[in-house]
Amino acid sequence: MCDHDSRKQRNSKSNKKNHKRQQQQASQQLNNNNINHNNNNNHDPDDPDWEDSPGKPYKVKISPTMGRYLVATKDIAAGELIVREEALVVGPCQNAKPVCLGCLKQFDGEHYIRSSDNEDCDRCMGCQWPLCCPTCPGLERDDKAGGQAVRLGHTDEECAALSAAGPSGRRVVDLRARTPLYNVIVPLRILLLEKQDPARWKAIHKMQSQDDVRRQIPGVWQANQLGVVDRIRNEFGLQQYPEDVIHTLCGILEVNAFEVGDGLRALYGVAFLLAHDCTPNTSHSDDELRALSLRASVPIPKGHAITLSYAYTIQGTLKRREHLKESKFFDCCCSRCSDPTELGSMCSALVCPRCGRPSVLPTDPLQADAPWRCVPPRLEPRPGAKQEQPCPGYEMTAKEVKEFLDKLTDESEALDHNDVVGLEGFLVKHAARLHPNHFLLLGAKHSLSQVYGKVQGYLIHQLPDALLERKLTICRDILSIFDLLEPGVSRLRGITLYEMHAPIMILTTRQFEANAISRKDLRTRLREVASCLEQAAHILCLEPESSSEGAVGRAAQDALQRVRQWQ
Ligand SMILES: C[S@@+](CC[C@H](N)C(=O)[O-])C[C@H]1O[C@@H](n2cnc3c(N)ncnc32)[C@H](O)[C@@H]1O
Repeated sequence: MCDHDSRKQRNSKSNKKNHKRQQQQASQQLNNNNINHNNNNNHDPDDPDWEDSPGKPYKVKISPTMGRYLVATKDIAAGELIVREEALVVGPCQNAKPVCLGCLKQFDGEHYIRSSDNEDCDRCMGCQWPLCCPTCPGLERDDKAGGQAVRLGHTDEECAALSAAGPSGRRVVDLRARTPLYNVIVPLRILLLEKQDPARWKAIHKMQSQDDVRRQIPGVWQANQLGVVDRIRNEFGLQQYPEDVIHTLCGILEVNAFEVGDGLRALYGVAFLLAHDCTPNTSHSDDELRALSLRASVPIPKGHAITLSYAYTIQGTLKRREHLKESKFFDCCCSRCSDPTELGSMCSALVCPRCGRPSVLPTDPLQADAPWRCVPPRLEPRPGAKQEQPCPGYEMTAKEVKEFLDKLTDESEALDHNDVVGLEGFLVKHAARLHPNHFLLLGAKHSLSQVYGKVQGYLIHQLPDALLERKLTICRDILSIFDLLEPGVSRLRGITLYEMHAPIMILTTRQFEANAISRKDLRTRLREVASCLEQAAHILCLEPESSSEGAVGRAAQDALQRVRQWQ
């Protein structure tokens, strides 16, 4: 991470005055330098809400580069729960497919389609926005979750706002197509909170909107003007909400919202403070009511920053940094981004057309326009081995690399990720130009690790030994990279460990039945299966029970019991 404060600062109460002075200085510096932050937001370090969080394993610090962020106030163990909190607001993502405004579920199943009366779905009697059914539980005014009233659904106030200038929901005509009309729902829900629930409204207004930065990006500002501000004020007739207030809410959502559920976004009062790191030390999940649980994925020593990743793990530095700059408005300088080899994973490396080694790397990964060069690793000469020839030298411009990656990314995005032949074909086609760990190949391998054994024609017990071996090799390959880039208690690791157990188990059984392995080998292999399942269950049983990952965790536990009986 760029931030050096996180390593030096201490949290003890005796240091409080000093700490407060540091915070004030840092805050002052922020305002003076105007780095990445706007002045509309509540950054007051004297705000008592930003003091210690008694009894919590974290507290808030301020750094000149990152703004506010959380640090551990004690040693936190891997898997330990750091924060569990309900959402302040939830609703559809930008350009989402239509959802029921009550329960926020998409209209996918037949359950929602009514063909008899030429009507595609039920609609709210007032605003005419689509609903899953007239008795959707999300239409009740309060959703009592954990004893605390949380409004997640469609309230009377929302209905009144959406019908102020006539029933606006009639404009949602196709339930399967993405519609920008839904972009207004979350900003509107926040606007309504000012009267409905001032405490939540206040909590949301502590978040950064980065208006000053976003105003300079015409694509961003103009899209919000047309898609959200003008709609709320002109189409829906809600002129009482000033333009700048709505723009600020758009910014708060862009900078701080978490993607939750299926096509939804939500704001959280503590978790928004987490700084980004491309190799984070936490993982998070959300349950049916969109409550968020944040756990340490690796041990976090007292005083260290608590981080999460705002970007995809299976993505190269060039694209990750571009995404962070365009959507979160900062330049990531974390240890993965600063290292051309991405912590030794080589997941951006290209094959050199001159020497054939997969060693073409950015000369400076923190400068998007720096050239890429072939830098083969130095190998110690081995006695008797043929002398390695040095690369005659190869360089690509950043523009060439970007064009090349864009072309391959389009190709990879067009792949059907359930199509074994297509995915394997993609791996073969690009093996000559990409390192085997390249993120584009890793993405295809990640899909293959799951579809081998699951899709028609490739069901697990139908797979010949060679394809079971293939699934196993792919799982081992990707796991070794996830161990570097997303270590510890991470869903990617948990699912991959679960996927690994089946091919080992079936190959072992087949070989034992054919007398091809000894009892001793059998015991060794069963120990490996048990170890995969134990780790998978340990990771995935922390996921919400209702989630698909939680279900895999339970399946891992059941399978582990069966293996132990065998053992
Ligand atoms: C969700 S907010 C995090 C809380 C924020 N720091 C605050 O004070 O409100 C995301 C913003 O924090 C800053 N940030 C987070 N992680 C960062 C990092 N690793 N390097 C630089 N800035 C970071 C960026 O300004 C980013 O847009």
